[in-house]
Amino acid sequence: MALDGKVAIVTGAAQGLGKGFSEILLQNGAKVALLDVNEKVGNDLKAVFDKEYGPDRTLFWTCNVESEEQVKDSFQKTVDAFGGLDIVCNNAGIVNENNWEKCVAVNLNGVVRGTYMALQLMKKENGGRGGVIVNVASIAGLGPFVTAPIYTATKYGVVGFSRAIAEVCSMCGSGVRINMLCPGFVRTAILSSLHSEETAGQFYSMAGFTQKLLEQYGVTEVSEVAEYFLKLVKDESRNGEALMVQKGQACYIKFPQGADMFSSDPV
Ligand SMILES: NC(=O)c1ccc[n+]([C@@H]2O[C@H](COP(=O)([O-])OP(=O)(O)OC[C@H]3O[C@@H](n4cnc5c(N)ncnc54)[C@H](O)[C@@H]3O)[C@@H](O)[C@H]2O)c1
Ligand SMILES: CCCCC/C=C\C=C\[C@H](O)C/C=C\C/C=C\CCCC(=O)O
Repeated sequence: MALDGKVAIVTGAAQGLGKGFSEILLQNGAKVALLDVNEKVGNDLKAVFDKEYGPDRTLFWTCNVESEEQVKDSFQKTVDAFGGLDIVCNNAGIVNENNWEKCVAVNLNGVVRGTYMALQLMKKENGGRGGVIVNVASIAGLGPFVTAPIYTATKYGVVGFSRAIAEVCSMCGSGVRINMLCPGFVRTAILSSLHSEETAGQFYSMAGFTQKLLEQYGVTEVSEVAEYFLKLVKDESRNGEALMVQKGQACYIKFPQGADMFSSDPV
């Protein structure tokens, strides 16, 4: 997929991975609507992007992905302003093992909401022009992150939901591909959740264990993950795939097709 003139939406775009994904889309010629709950940081980023890429290339909408109304409004205003929609990255996410309902509301419900809203506007059956959705999961969506069980559950949810909806979209001829990005630890503000009792909750006392995991896996830079995000957007042969990115390595995950294809012990 060539990106020149394409229209993209990125949630959680104000900083961290969302900022990196937005910037690489801009560098490749797309127009990008930046959606984030943090109005100040989002507006500041738009001002920086305006200087670098021109004032007509980005929009910023204050948008909490927990809110159906705000997501609907931001997506529709983007289509009205830019004349269509081709790429959506559902990236907004948090760690909160304490307020776990909020963690589910943002990480899983927010991704489901963003995916359904995107499909309404992008699928060919509705007069859309097709395109690609990238849902941001984590390696914690592929194997358990034991000191963040709720975070793990939300990311497994993102992977399961995305695989299923990708297949049904292909069956229906929607023209929309849906893929998952599964990074390991990445150098962003979310890593500070490790050192906060407010977000690590009952697992705060195990911060030493989490820190060891982090040292074992290593920490990837946003720019490296963004390069793989771009591959996932551009490669039209990929649908329903999970691209795992860790420090210095990346691969597409081979999932068993169904429950009976996992390796197993007879009972
Ligand atoms: N950094 C990592 O180690 C890592 C690894 C794998 C996956 N991820 C995932 O990448 C995504 C981005 O995380 P990050 O590391 O860039 O974190 P970050 O904290 O740097 O950025 C997250 C952004 O999302 C925004 N946000 C939070 N809640 C929101 C909401 N309800 N609605 C809209 N925006 C909201 C924040 O304001 C912030 O701008 C998350 O889904 C995270 O789970 C991160
Ligand atoms: C409770 C404090 C959490 C602090 C860490 C913050 C954010 C991390 C986000 C990443 O999405 C998680 C990255 C890696 C998860 C580590 C281990 C999962 C093991 C998966 C496997 O089986 O390989």
